[in-house]
Amino acid sequence: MLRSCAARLRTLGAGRGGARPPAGNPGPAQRWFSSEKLSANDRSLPNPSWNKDLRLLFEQFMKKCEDGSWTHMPSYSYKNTLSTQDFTTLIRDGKLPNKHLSQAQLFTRSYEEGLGFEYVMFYNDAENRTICFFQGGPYLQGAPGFLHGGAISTMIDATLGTSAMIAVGIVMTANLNITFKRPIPLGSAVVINSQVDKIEGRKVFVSCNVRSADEKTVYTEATSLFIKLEPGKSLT
Ligand SMILES: CCCCCCCCCCCCCC(=O)SCCNC(=O)CCNC(=O)[C@H](O)C(C)(C)COP(=O)(O)OP(=O)(O)OC[C@H]1O[C@@H](n2cnc3c(N)ncnc32)[C@H](O)[C@@H]1OP(=O)(O)O
Repeated sequence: MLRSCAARLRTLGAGRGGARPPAGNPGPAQRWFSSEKLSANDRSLPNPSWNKDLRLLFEQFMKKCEDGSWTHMPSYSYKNTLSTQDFTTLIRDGKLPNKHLSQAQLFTRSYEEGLGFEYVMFYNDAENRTICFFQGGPYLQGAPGFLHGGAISTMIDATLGTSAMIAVGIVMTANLNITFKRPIPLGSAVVINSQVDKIEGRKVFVSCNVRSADEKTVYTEATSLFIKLEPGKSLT
């Protein structure tokens, strides 16, 4: 099952509305979200820290992958992987913060198993939607017993960023507007349901809500603007 989802993932184009990259020349989204040789390090697969709800949601959506309507997105810490090099080579215009890169890891994958961000994302091409199932561990506490707002914002940014990146390619967050409606209990599984609302030139408008696993409680709502980066244009 994992293999069939991974195979479908490799067919995912780098940009909606743009030409899909030719075979043998994968676009950035393909390179970031698919990597057979790294599959042993895929952090989006269940581990012993996942609670029952997170496991159930994962299993439900892996089943949905079987008919091709949804795609499971592998996730790595990308320590020293091609994706970091791609980003810096294409975008940073030679001005690289090299001295830190050797230790760099994706923030959301930098905690030990179960302590921080445990999550998995799935993508629906027809509906232009990315869904993230997220369980925040004990190191993400804000108010006692609840998730820190910064941790929630981080996962929202990651989910919305993934939606935007699948839609147009390499993006960065320009703004992120969040309404915290209810606190999220530490260790509970939540559903971040995101969609691309509009694309105007390089601007990608995305939105999401965060709900409990049973969908009854709306914890958070957010809208965001991502900007597609221009290759060769320095960010600094
Ligand atoms: C890398 C590997 C990734 C692996 C994948 C894993 C995770 C994936 C997910 C990870 C997720 C994590 C993601 C992160 O953590 S990203 C980290 C947080 N974000 C940043 O650090 C971004 C900092 N900002 C910038 O670098 C630039 O401002 C950007 C690149 C965003 C735009 O600078 P650029 O020079 O390119 O564009 P421009 O200035 O010509 O503007 C272009 C147009 O956009 C409009 N505009 C601009 N800003 C705003 C604004 N704030 N509100 C409203 N509008 C705005 C602007 O008016 C103009 O419109 P128009 O005049 O054309 O109509």
